Amino acid sequence: MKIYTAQQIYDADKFTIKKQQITSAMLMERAATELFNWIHERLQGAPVLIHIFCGIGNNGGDGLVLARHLQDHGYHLKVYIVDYSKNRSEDFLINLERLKERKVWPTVIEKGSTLPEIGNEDIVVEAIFGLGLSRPPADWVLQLFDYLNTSKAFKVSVDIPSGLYTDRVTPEQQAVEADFVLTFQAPKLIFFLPGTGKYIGNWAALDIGLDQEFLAGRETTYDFVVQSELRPLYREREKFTHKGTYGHSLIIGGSYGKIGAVHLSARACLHSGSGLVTAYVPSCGYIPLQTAIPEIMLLTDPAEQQIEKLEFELEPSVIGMGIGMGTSEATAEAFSAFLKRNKIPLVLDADALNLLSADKELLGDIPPGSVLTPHPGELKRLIGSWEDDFDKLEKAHAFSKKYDCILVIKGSHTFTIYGEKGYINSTGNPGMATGGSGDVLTGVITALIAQGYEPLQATVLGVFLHGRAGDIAASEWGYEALSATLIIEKMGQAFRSLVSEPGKTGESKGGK
Ligand SMILES: NC(=O)C1=CN([C@@H]2O[C@H](COP(=O)(O)OP(=O)(O)OC[C@H]3O[C@@H](n4cnc5c(N)ncnc54)[C@H](O)[C@@H]3O)[C@@H](O)[C@H]2O)[C@@H](O)CC1
Ligand SMILES: [K+]
Repeated sequence: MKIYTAQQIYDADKFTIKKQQITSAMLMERAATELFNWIHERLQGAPVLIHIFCGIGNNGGDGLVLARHLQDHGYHLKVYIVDYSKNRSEDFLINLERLKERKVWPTVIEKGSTLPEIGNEDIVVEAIFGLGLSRPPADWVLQLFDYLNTSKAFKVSVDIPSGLYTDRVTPEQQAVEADFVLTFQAPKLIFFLPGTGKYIGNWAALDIGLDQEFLAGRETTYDFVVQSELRPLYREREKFTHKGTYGHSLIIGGSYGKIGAVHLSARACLHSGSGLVTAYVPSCGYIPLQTAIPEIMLLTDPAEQQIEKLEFELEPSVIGMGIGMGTSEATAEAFSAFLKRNKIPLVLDADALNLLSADKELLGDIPPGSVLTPHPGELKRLIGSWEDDFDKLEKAHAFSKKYDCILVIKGSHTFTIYGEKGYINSTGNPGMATGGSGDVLTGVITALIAQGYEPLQATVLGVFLHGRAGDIAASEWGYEALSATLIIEKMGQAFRSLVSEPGKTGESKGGK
């Protein structure tokens, strides 16, 4: 699902209006009717009081159309015009007249107005600013946002939470905190960034019939990856194959007290389809790993407690490394010598990333197309600190280009960055914020590369499946009890769900 900029959406509006020979008021009618249908389907005529706050542009126009439909269906509503500018849009004015024809007279809210009482059980729909916000709202408008934010009523935002810029940074506390956002056509980038995602409890994208061909022809930086896009990537197993067909993964890591990390990674690799899995660990890992996972093979470093040599004859298809490895001087030396020799594709996590951050020259030795999977702390050490989410993305793209690597920015919505492009994950839940969850991801991505998926495909698919497995596990165990082992146990179901479940496309968890 492509993520469009505000300008691309405006262009699509214009193109659609021309091609379908409709007026912009008709497009607004269509968009707001979708809003109405969504709300009506859920409320089913419930006698709840709905407060509709409208701006004076087209976002406000949407609010007015919605108000008219709600009125026609007998809902109990109060409509307000937030009068922040005298430049009313044409379609706003058309729809204000249509509402007045129904004898609905909106209350005007301006600077100094007493704000309406909102009950805890009421519903607020706010259509104050949409994609058109271009400068900070006036103080009295910000106070209105604050007022709405302190209310316990359920808040629905039309298109985007008012006060948020669509394609750039929004200062703190400048926007409405929406429980639900009904957005037009496609989600917006800001829904998925930590700084602004917190304003969006949940969202749904409403298809307003913008020209599909036009939309498909737009180049976008980001894609919100949904199941229907991944299904064609998935390679089903063929009958006349053997374990050699599915690659040999080598998982390198572990140190005294952190052999469990390798266990998780290797097991996840095994359960994600790698034909063979070998682990390379310090000698202290031999007995526990052989005992815990009989399916994997082991290579051991001559050193007992940490990796100090990192030499082996094996020629695996791919190497996942860094988990639980430690960053001691001896390990760092072995790692750096290994990078100089190695030509095999790498998936680098945890201490491998920390060692790269400590000696950035080593980044020049990683094979092109390697995958790096940092959590926020590791990312900061790798790319330097950032001022805001947009700055972070810019730095991440630059880093990926400079070192020709795939960068996985782990988080509530994991971003996979490769060169100019970014892929936003749609699965996963807060229960997965638990020790070992990242080790599992390393194993999953490694396994997919071993099976012949291109590293970028393997990463995007791996991140999705890892999140899906976490979602399946959470539905059984809840967030608190979720553990890395439970995620691994659901990998099989996650793979199966790719082909057996229709998959949601237009709705997602939000940032709260
Ligand atoms: N044909 C279309 O373009 C469609 C637009 N739709 C709606 O239209 C919205 C965009 O509408 P608009 O472009 O009219 O913009 P908005 O309704 O978001 O904002 C209204 C106007 O306020 C002005 N403004 C910006 N920042 C301000 C500030 N801080 N203080 C005072 N005034 C400020 C701008 O001139 C802007 O045009 C979308 O978000 C969507 O809700 C939908 O009706 C679908 C069709
Ligand atoms: K809005």
